[in-house]
Amino acid sequence: MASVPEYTTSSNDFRSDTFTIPTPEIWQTVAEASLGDSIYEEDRDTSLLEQRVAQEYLGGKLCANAEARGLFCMSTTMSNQLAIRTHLNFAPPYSVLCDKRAHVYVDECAGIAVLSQALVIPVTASNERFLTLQDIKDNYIPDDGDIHLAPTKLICVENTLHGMCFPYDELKRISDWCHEEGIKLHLDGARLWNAACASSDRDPKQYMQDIAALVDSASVCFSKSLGAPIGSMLIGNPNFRKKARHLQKQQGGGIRQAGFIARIANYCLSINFPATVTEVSRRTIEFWFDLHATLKRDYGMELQLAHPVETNFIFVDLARSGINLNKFLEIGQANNVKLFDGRLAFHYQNISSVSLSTLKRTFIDVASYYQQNEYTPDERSARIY
Ligand SMILES: Cc1ncc(COP(=O)(O)O)c(C=O)c1O
Ligand SMILES: C[C@@H](O)[C@H](N)C(=O)O
Repeated sequence: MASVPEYTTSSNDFRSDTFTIPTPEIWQTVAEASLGDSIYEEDRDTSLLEQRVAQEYLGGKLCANAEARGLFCMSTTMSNQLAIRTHLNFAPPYSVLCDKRAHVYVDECAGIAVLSQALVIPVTASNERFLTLQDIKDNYIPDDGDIHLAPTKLICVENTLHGMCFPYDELKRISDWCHEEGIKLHLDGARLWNAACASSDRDPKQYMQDIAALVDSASVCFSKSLGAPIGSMLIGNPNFRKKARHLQKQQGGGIRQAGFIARIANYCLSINFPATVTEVSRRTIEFWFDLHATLKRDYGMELQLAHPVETNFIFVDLARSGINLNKFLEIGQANNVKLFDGRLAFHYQNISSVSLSTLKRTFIDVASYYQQNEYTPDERSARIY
C-alpha cells in the first residue's frame, strides 16, 4: 500500500470518502495526458479508461451476455441519472424501485422524478441491510394493464450501500426475476470497489465481473475510495451507451479534453485497487472493535451501530448510544476532526495512526463528557441513513 503522508485538509476528515485531495503524484500524471476532444471520441486516455474498466474490471459482459461498454462521466450522480433515463427511454407512466436509503433516491435531487418523470418506489429493506427479492415482489407495480398504475420498469440496487455489501446470491435471484418480468436492473456501484475487497476469499476483479454479469448497467466511481478528484464510469451495452452519451451531451455533460481527468482516474485506479481499498476497510473494522472495547471498558459507554461495519464506513447511532449530535460535533471540532454526524467515512488519507488516534481521542472526550453530564436528545432529526 502506498505510504500515506499527512495531508493538511483530509487527514482529519471523516465526513465522506469524497474528501480526499489530489497528491503530488496525481498531478504529475497529468503531464502526459492526451488532449483529444472526447465529445468526438478522439481522446486516447478517455477511451483507454472506458475500455479498461469495461473489459478488465467488469469482464466485458453484462447480464444476458450483453457486451459491456464504458462511458466516462463527470460524476456518479450523472452516470446514475443517465442510466435511469436511458433505460426509461419510452413514454411514462412507469416507476423505479429502490432501497429507501439509496443515493439515487435520497441524494440525487429528485432526478428520477424530474429527469425521467418516473414514480419512485422507495422500499424498506426488511432485513435492514439489503433489498431481498421478496421485498421487491411485495412492493413493485406489475405491468398488468391496470390503467391506474405506473408499472415498475427499472430497479436500482446499490453496492455497497452505507458500507454494506449486497450479497451476490440475492442479487442473482433479483436479476433472474427482473429479466423474467422484463424489468431492467441498474447497479449504483459507486463503491463496488469496496464490496469487491470486502472478503479475502475471492478475487476482487472476479467479484466485480460476476456482479456485472447480473445487471443491465452499472456506475462505478473514481472519486470515492479510489481517491480521484473527479470521475465516474457508466457501463452499459453498446446501444445503451449510444443513447446515454446522447443524453449526457444534452445535459451538458460532454467533456472536451477529458484526457487529464481520465488519466488521473486511471492512475488512482491502478495504485489504490485492490490493496489500498482493502487496507482501508481492514483498518476501519479494526478501529471500530478497538474503540467499542475501549469506551465500554474504561468509560462504561457502549456505542451502538446503525449498520454493521463491513467496509470503509462506521455508522454510529448517536441517539441509541446516548450522544447528542451537536455535542458530538462540538467535541469533534475541539479535536480538529471534521464530522457530519454519526457516519464515519474512512479513506486512504485519514487512516494513519495519527488520524485514527485523534478520532479515538474525540470519542474518549465524548465518553468523558457523559460521565459528568446527562444525555439530551437532539432537536433536529437525523439524516436518512
Ligand atoms: C452510493 C453513491 N452513489 C452515487 C454517489 C454520487 O457520486 P457523485 O458525488 O460523484 O455524484 C455517491 C456520493 O458520492 C454515493 O455515495
Ligand atoms: C452525500 C453523498 O452524495 C456522498 N456520496 C457521500 O456519501 O458523502
